[in-house]
Amino acid sequence: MTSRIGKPDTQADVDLRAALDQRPPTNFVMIAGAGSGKTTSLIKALAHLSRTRGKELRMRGQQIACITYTDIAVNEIRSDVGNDPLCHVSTIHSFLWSLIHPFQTDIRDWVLARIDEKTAKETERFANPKTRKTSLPGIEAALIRYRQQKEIVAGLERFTYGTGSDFAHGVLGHADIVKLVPALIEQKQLLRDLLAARYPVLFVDESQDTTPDFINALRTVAQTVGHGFCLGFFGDPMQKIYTAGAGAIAPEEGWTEIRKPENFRCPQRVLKVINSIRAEDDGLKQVRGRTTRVGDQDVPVEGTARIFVLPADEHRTVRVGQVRKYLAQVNDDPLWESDQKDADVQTLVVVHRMAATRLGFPNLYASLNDDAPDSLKDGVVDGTAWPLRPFINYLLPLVSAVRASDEFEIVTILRDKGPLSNPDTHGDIAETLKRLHEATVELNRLLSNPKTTVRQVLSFAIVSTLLLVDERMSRHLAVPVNPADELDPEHPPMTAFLASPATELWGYRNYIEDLSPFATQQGVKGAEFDRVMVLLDDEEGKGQTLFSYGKYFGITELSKTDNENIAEGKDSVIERTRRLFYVCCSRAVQDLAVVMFVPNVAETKAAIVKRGFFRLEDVLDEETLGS
Ligand SMILES: Nc1ncnc2c1ncn2[C@@H]1O[C@H](COP(=O)(O)OP(=O)(O)OP(=O)(O)O)[C@@H](O)[C@H]1O
Repeated sequence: MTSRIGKPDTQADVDLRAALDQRPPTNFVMIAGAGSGKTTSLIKALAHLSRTRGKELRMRGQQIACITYTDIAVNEIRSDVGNDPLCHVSTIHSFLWSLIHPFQTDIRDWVLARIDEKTAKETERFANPKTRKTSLPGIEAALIRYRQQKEIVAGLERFTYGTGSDFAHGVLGHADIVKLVPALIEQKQLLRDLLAARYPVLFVDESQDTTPDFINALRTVAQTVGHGFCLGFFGDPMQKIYTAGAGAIAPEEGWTEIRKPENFRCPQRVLKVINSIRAEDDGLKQVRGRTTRVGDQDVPVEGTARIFVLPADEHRTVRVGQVRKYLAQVNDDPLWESDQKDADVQTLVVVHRMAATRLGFPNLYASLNDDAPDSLKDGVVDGTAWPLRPFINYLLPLVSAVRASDEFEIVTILRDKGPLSNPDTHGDIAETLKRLHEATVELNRLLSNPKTTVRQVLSFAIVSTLLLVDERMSRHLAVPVNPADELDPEHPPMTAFLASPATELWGYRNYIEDLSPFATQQGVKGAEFDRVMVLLDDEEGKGQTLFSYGKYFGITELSKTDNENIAEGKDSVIERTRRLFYVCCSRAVQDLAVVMFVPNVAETKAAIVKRGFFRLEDVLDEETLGS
């Protein structure tokens, strides 16, 4: 991605600077469609503030806060502002945590109250005569766990934050942080004053997906901290992907509303598609499209936008390959067939399972995702789930070093993360090294054999002292399992995880380290790619009910709940899927290829043609691919 900071000014940039130059500065909301340069305007605003107010803010030890959604977006914004230390760019979770972590007693009180809430809920379920008898032992076990958790938590001095919550280990998950901090901001003037004193300017990117609680807490800050605090939201209601998101942010009296009518990212063909998708929602129609300099003129880029309707059978992976081959030929662009990062081909999937199947970690994914509690599920997406951490951070890098015969790296990893980091490792160091070296060779052998299970790898790593087992893991590894642990909701998923083939960990590692050309449709907000392939496959996406392309295109029947939601004017599967589709298609800088796998090709094709998003000649099927 090219740097956004040097882009020419638009009227919106001029208006925004005027709002920021007011004394006190005016709060504002910037609302505009995909690719309109909202993030670009945000970056330019940061640079403007750094130029005009940097000295004063630095002298007072203050920073400009900028909150965005993903780590990728954080890194992009940071690098676009030249890593200016004046700008505190972070995800919402780490921002909220940085604010709250000095208030450890308040955190503990909040956690204890949450455990009480859960206890009350389960006690009520237990007492309810309608509760099934078979559920009672699970409820009893949960009540015992909560009691134990409460005892432990009452004595905890420090809490940290991780992806999934684990109160008994003092870990607050993402979901806890977004509830806890807005609640405390609303309650405590001290916290509001602290926030405004530390960050007199606060920008929220992707504001449509920020929770209403946090938005309201920020409104309260703006109302109660006196003058000087400046709040700015950048968002697009049509790009709201998360059900918990606020959508459109209504400006308050005195706030400035800034709009941007252009789209600078998409070529003409793609622009027509996204304008048609949006015509069925709020009707916002963008103008301009991406241009390229030819001689002394800016010429619109034409680009391509096609949809392939293909049978949902066991040949999906082959067909995706055929689509890429076709695009390489018809667009005269061999990069469509390349998996290299700089070819910039991005495949967008609805659920990670679709990538998991193609990249070879279906069992691992299913074990820690399907029917797993949030403490496991939430961290599967980014590799932070606790059972995966020893592999991602330590064992797999160690084996990679063994495979590369990189002795220096092997010793470095053993020293930083392995047994050599333990100051208690005494004795003959040469002998220890030799023994550990032999163990790493065996570890490599195990992690190369498709018949080895995750359990076997872990057991070997522990026995050979390569890995120090933590108490949480050993409870699940134990044979036989302690009956109390069997009722732990993490136990069934952990049993399935331990039985998964260990070689699947490699495919998984590629996935989370962004070495694969897959991303989820929800995860690409804010990003852009030259070549975008959107995979629509309701069958592979089953297990989630939020999105359905079949329902969106009118080929799958709506459920009773869908019809009720629509009748009540609530956000329904149709609107949610439309917004997701809009986000995906609007990522394309050059070519867009939508690949839809369906049980009934002819019917779907007819429905898509009728919808008119794509030109007739751009609605294709397997005949085009010559299969
Ligand atoms: N004023 C401009 N002139 C030319 N190109 C621009 C301008 N503003 C932005 N762009 C380019 O348009 C593309 C989209 O910009 P940006 O990512 O800031 O948009 P956005 O509104 O945040 O997008 P989205 O909401 O879809 O994530 C980028 O490639 C950016 O470099």
